[in-house]
Order: sequence, then C-alpha cells, then structure tokens
Amino acid sequence: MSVPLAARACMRLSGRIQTSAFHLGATTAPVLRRIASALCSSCNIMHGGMFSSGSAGNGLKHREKSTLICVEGNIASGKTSCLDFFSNTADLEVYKEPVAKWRNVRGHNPLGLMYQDPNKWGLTLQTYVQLTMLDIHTKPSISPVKMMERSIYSAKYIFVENLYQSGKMPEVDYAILTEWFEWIVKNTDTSVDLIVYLQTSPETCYQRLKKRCREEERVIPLEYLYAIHNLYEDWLVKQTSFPVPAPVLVIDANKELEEMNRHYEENRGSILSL
Ligand SMILES: Nc1ncnc2c1ncn2[C@@H]1O[C@H](COP(=O)(O)OP(=O)(O)O)[C@@H](O)[C@H]1O
Ligand SMILES: Cc1cn([C@H]2C[C@H](O)[C@@H](COP(=O)(O)O)O2)c(=O)[nH]c1=O
Repeated sequence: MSVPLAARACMRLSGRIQTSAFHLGATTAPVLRRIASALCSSCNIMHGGMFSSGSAGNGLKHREKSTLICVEGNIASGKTSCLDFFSNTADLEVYKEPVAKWRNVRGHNPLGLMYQDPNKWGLTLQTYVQLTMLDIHTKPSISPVKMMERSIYSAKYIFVENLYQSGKMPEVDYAILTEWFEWIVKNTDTSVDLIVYLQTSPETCYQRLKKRCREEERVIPLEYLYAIHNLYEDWLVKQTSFPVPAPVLVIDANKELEEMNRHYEENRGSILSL
C-alpha cells in the first residue's frame, strides 16, 4: 500500500473510532479511543508510542499525544468548579480558561471592552481568545490525560457566531476570524477526544453569574445567556450547526455543587475517558 493510501486508511479508521466509541462496551471504548488518539491527526499515521511527538512535514510540531477532554457549557454553568474538582487527580493536567489574560493583556482589558462595545471590540477579543485557546490545545502534555475549559471550537462556533448572528460583528471581521480558524484547524493539532457538556438552564447560569459578580459581566442580560445556550444546544445536542470534533458526554449541571461533585466522583471513569 502506498503511503498516501495508508494515511487515508488510518484517517478512516481514526474517524470511525472517534464517532463510534460511545456505542461500544465500557471496556472496549476507552481502549479504542486511546488507539484513535495515538493516531497522528495531522497525517493520521501512528507515530511510535502513545506519547510520541513528530513533525507534520510542514515544519509545525505535533502535540504530544494524550487524551484531550474539553469541558463545555454556558457562562457560569460550573465549568471551573468541575475542573477544580478534578484538579488533584493523578496523571491529569487541568487548564482553566485564561480569563485573567482576556481581562489584562499588557494593561488592556479586551473582555471589558467587548462587553462595552461589541461592534468595535468583538474582533479584538475573539482574536486573542483564539490565540490563547490554540496555546492550550498545542501545549505538550506530560500526563496521559489533559482537561481544558472550553476549546478553540466553542470560541468560534458559540461566541464568534453569537456576535455575528446578533448583528454585533461586521461581516468582514467574521470572515477574517473564520479564515484564521480554518487555517489553524487544518495546520495544527487541535484534536479533541471527548467533550463534557455541562447542560444548564440559562436561568441557573444567570443566578450563578450574579453570585460570582465579575465586573465586566454586570451588563449581561438573561437573553444573552439564552442565545449562548441555544448555540450550544444546536452544536452539541442537536448537532445541526457545526461539526462536532469528538463524542459528547452531556451532564445535567443544574444541581447544587455538592450533588455535582458527587456525580463527578461516581462517574470519574467515563468523564476522564479511563
Ligand atoms: N452546582 C453549583 N451550584 C451552585 N453554585 C455553583 C455551582 N457550580 C458553580 N457554582 C458557582 O457559580 C459561579 C460560577 O461557577 P464557575 O465554576 O465559575 O462557572 P464557569 O466556569 O462555567 O463560568 C461560582 O460562583 C461558583 O461558585
Ligand atoms: C470563550 C469565550 C468567552 N467569552 C467570555 C464569556 C464570559 O464572559 C467569559 C468566560 O467566562 P466563563 O465563566 O468561563 O464562561 O469570557 C467570550 O466573550 N468569547 C469567547 O470566545
């Protein structure tokens, strides 16, 4: 078999494993998922061991292969609390959203600017969010499992999309962000192995947002959380809007913190793809 053919065969195998793993038994699925994530997503050829790294042939470095879990959900749905819960787990690296960077880049606050005037500053914030997400996706791992809060995919499919659909982002800004996004996804390794979606009602998030009281977010109305919620549901539950990059595990996250933590403990294995 020629190399391109072998690569294409690997690509098909990898795709099949990724999409069907959740229909398999509890013992087979994690093993297959690990095999799938050991396949290089840039050229879809197995590169030595499970945690090997290599060059994609275009000068860009691959992420060392580990299982990547992205925790997704609306604003204040409990993502950070979920990552906090798992943060002391052995063999797991946790990456929270770099909100501190979005609030302070060299003395500027793009998050605050965007909430004050989305038309003017949406592109600025989303360009920086995309960069910081890419940074986390491509960080070489030292553990077999990596968990990150949101992803480069939700930044684009949820937040950029919301700005654009609500008429708060000019078409040219949307086009430029889309060009950047498509280039990044094609030329770097942003592959994801599992999406954990914390599903909440917008009302629950609104209460938690008010309780957290982040200064920049004081202007957020309930309608904004509805818009983000609907985009998430279309993407991850109905799967009708944009490509879903990994199997999705949906968790009802409306419950109180204690109950959520109990649920995380009881379902540790499936959440961490073990
Ligand atoms: N299950 C829960 N029940 C009640 N309050 C919660 C729960 N999860 C998180 N919170 C609180 O809600 C706020 C937002 O939670 P956080 O984990 O920061 O959400 P996110 O990271 O999704 O924005 C915080 O004040 C947090 O303490
Ligand atoms: C990814 C992303 C986030 N934001 C905004 C939305 C919130 O105000 C914060 C993130 O806080 P959360 O409690 O972790 O949801 O950042 C954005 O405007 N654009 C984005 O792409």
